[in-house]
Amino acid sequence: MSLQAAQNQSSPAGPSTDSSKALYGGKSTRRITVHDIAAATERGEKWPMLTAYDAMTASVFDEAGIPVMLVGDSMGNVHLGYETTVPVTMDEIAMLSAAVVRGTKRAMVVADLPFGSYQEGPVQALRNATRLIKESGVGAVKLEGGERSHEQIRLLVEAGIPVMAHIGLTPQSVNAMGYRVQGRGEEAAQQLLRDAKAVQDAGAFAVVLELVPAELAAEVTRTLHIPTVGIGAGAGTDAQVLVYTDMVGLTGGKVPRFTKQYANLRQVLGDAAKEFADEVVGGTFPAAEHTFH
Ligand SMILES: Nc1nc(=O)c2c([nH]1)NC[C@@H]1CN(c3ccc(C(=O)N[C@@H](CCC(=O)O)C(=O)O)cc3)CN21
Ligand SMILES: CC(C)C(=O)C(=O)O
Ligand SMILES: [Mg+2]
Repeated sequence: MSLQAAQNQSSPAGPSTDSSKALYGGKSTRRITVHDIAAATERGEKWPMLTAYDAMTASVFDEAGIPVMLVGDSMGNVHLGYETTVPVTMDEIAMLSAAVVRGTKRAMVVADLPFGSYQEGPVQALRNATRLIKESGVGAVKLEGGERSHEQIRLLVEAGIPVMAHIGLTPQSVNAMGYRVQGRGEEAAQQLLRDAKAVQDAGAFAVVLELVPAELAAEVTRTLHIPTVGIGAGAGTDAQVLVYTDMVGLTGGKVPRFTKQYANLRQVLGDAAKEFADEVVGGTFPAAEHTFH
């Protein structure tokens, strides 16, 4: 968010209180667009984004008022059982993106372009992004990389496809960069700022900042006019995103330190499965009310 927008936010009138216009919890029943996102950010509203990978979960988040849903390639880790996001394919993203679109009425659905679907160049990026727009019905795509991806972003935007960029830790490059905090030190910080400006200049409507120091994320947010979406980037970004299975305590094993767990669905699901199993073994399920004669 620009300084101008920050000044709007702290102007005597204060931020907009018209909840029908608000991005989160707004009353509009039409689908949210990139224009709504830009307008909300200009009004100084912070907004939430969650990942979703199926129609049922997406409908829960849609009814909860989550305005933007990301069909993340983190589906590789959490839903498909891969070690990293690297093996995720276009077919997997396309299928689950279509499900999330079917499960939502109001949210803007953004699909990750998976590793290998845009690195060959802008033409490959356009072919694969077009497939997700036409076949899955998403409203935007996301791809990783700053300066290195600016040509891809530019061609997609010229073709009328809204693009969310993703810089800082870019998990598709795990084999080269690991999962370390990015942008530490003066040189790395300058590179992150160049990456942020490059994706804005290329026409991205928003940019994810993953695992960067909070002070740097806040500086990027002040510098850009497009919204920044933080994950492990502190409280100074315009929006926040989390992998939903981390947020609800469903992910097995280790989760990143930047995650906050708002529920323990792993416990709830496990307890339900055990109770069902105990009742089957004990002969108390099914009971009379579950039985036909
Ligand atoms: N379940 C899940 N949650 C995520 O947030 C997520 C995925 N999967 N898969 C794709 C990427 C990979 N992500 C990761 C993975 C590991 C760390 C991690 O281990 N971070 C260390 C900090 C390392 C440092 O200090 O430099 C940590 O302790 O959190 C962070 C982000 C974020 N994304
Ligand atoms: C964590 C977010 C930004 C993401 O790219 C994903 O879920 O794949
Ligand atoms: Mg991703």
